[in-house]
Amino acid sequence: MVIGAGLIGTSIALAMRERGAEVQLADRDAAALAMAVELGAGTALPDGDGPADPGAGPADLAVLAVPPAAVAVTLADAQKRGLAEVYTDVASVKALPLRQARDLGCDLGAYVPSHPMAGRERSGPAAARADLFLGRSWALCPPAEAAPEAVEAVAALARACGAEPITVDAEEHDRAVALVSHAPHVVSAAVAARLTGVDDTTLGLAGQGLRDVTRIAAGDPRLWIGILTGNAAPVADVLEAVATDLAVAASLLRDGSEEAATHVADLLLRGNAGRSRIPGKHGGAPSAYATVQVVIPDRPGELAMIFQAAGVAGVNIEDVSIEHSPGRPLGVLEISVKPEAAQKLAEELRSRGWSVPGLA
Ligand SMILES: NC(=O)C1=CN([C@@H]2O[C@H](COP(=O)(O)OP(=O)(O)OC[C@H]3O[C@@H](n4cnc5c(N)ncnc54)[C@H](O)[C@@H]3O)[C@@H](O)[C@H]2O)C=CC1
Ligand SMILES: O=C(O)C(=O)Cc1ccc(O)cc1
Repeated sequence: MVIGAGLIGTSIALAMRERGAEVQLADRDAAALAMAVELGAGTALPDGDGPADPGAGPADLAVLAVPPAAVAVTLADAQKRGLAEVYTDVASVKALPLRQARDLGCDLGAYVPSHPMAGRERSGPAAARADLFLGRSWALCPPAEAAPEAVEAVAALARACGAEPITVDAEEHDRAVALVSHAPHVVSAAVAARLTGVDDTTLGLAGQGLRDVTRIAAGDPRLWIGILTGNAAPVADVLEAVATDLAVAASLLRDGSEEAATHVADLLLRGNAGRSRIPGKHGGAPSAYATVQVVIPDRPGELAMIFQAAGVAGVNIEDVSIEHSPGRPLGVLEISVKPEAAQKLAEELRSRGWSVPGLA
């Protein structure tokens, strides 16, 4: 059962449907529920105060995919109705819902708070994808009271969605996501907020860097204010540390001396070092891929032909991005491949007429 048929709830439902599970869906927003049902995520849970289907008994597992502040009341209500054997939620903060669930007298033996570390900057069931959780981590924060079978049921859900369950204490989880997810969201929003009201000439100079730094700033402010206020102190700690670095950098740049520049360079070097610690694809060690840059005309079928050529050359594409050339019918496709495969791919593409300027 999935309560809250938005981006995350519907994505979990779709993933479980692919594994052959029966899914019942609920949402207080009738339009969201209808869309999730239409997408094949499951059937609508009948209205009412009692169990979902008195004949069939409670669901094996209920996933509460509602905003953080709504988790505990939704859990209390679902447990009162006896909707499921085991409950989890997927909120981006973990200590708050657990504390509130305890205060409301919920059955903590059957509740394992969790958090899939995957998402999108769009909300609602229309943005849902069955493959959203593939290769991602999924944090489990069982309270001391949680029954081992309940923990195993939620770990099995994570695995069935293609994710890797990781057990972590709720407070530790919240400090970690403040650093790796919540504070970055605010920093991204602060950079993007500078762009309101600027003229088109300025925006026309924007490159991929600005798009990368501001991608997550497109997220739903109503959801994010709930996440940030629900994890306020750990997020504030990180923001203060970032703000200090920024203030020091600004004052060094105003200073203008050569010595000041070396201190700014120290921050950039620390940035390189931090960035290189982010795990690579499938959560493995960060890998250094080579990038093959191909100039592509803006024509139908172009990307498909390039990908096919890579397949013919036996080269696995690890990642791709496109650098658009504003005002010109061209773009630069950046293909990340294993370093030993770069030359082979470049030769294959050149032999088929594409321009690959970078590699000899
Ligand atoms: N958006 C993201 O990238 C990620 C979000 N999360 C967490 O997942 C949860 C859901 O987020 P999204 O799916 O992104 O939001 P969403 O806005 O797409 O979906 C939330 C759904 O919950 C429904 N809802 C709200 N209160 C309800 C209630 N009391 N009873 C029943 N339905 C209710 C809303 O109508 C909406 O359809 C949040 O707790 C969020 O922190 C976790 C990982 C990633
Ligand atoms: O968009 C991205 O890259 C994300 O990392 C999304 C995300 C948002 C909120 C979460 O609690 C977890 C993941």
